[in-house]
Amino acid sequence: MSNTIFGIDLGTNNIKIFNQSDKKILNEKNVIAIINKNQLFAYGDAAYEMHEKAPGNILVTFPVHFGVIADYKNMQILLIEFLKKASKTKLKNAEFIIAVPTDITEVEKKAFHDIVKSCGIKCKDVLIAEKPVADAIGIGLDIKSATGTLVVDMGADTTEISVLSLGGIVLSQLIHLGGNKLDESVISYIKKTHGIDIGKKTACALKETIGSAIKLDEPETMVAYGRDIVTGLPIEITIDSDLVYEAIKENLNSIVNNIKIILERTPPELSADIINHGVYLTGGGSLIKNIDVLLEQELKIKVNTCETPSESVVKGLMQMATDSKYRPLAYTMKVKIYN
Ligand SMILES: Nc1ncnc2c1ncn2[C@@H]1O[C@H](COP(=O)(O)OP(=O)(O)OP(=O)(O)O)[C@@H](O)[C@H]1O
Repeated sequence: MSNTIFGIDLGTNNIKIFNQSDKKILNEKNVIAIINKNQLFAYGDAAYEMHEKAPGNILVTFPVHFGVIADYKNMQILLIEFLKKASKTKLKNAEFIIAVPTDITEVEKKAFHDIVKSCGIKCKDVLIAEKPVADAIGIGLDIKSATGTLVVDMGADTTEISVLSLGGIVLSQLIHLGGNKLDESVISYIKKTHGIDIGKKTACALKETIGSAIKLDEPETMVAYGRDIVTGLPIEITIDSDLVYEAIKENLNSIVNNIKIILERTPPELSADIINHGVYLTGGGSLIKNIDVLLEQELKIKVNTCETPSESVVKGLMQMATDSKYRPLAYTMKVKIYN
């Protein structure tokens, strides 16, 4: 038995690490700030604070793009720092289980495995788990039963739509549309309708605070700050939830249409289960208000949401690592590639 087990979910916006020994989840922005081209200046939430505010000699960057590792070197530096932060005990001999999106290449999956292996820790083992499987287990579903389950994980850069049965993935599609795209749409819409440039963090705050997937009967408002693109001067503006809704509705419709496509491709017996049990919605992006209402209207199927959707994958990883029922669902990269 190894000393410690870590579950790792390297998200585009957020990294989540579960340390089994103290049962705590570290959940921070997956961001690094590099000063003078090669020195670590800040990481995680502290680096995110500097995003869009840093001077020219500080580069603030997100090493995961669209769910895959795009900047290996900086991701490695980040992972080492986060692991040290997540663990008060020694990392030597620890066991790791890391989540990978299903609908990516084997080379991209291997990068997740290799990044842990090359962190300079003498680890006992590095196991891979398919993200939709971990997601479903983290939500509390018994995915080993012969029941079809539809899980939709709305993340920052991606939305992963998967049908599972008997512990395996029947269908899975990773679409390049998540919370970040919604933020970009809010920026473009405010520029187009008001001639005001706002930052990404402001757009994200608008989405998270007053954004809604359906039009609200009583619109909410929020004060935001930006730059008038005609005068170039800073400006205060009151934005209402109708505007945010108009900005993001096309993106949400696109997610709905992709779920419909997966449902059309789902074998009929599994469709029957999905109709009976509903769709399971997870990922931080699913916290947008009334997304369940929109999906129920459009899909005519019950929608189940969960309490801490951003952490369902990492909770599922930990259960996979420690529960003999689910442990065989994780695999080593070598077995996956050569067998
Ligand atoms: N209350 C909220 N309303 C709307 N969106 C939210 C809310 N809270 C968080 N989000 C969004 O959730 C997203 C982050 O979710 P999550 O942590 O699951 O993504 P990730 O794992 O980093 O990304 P990916 O799965 O694409 O790799 C961000 O876009 C964030 O703005």
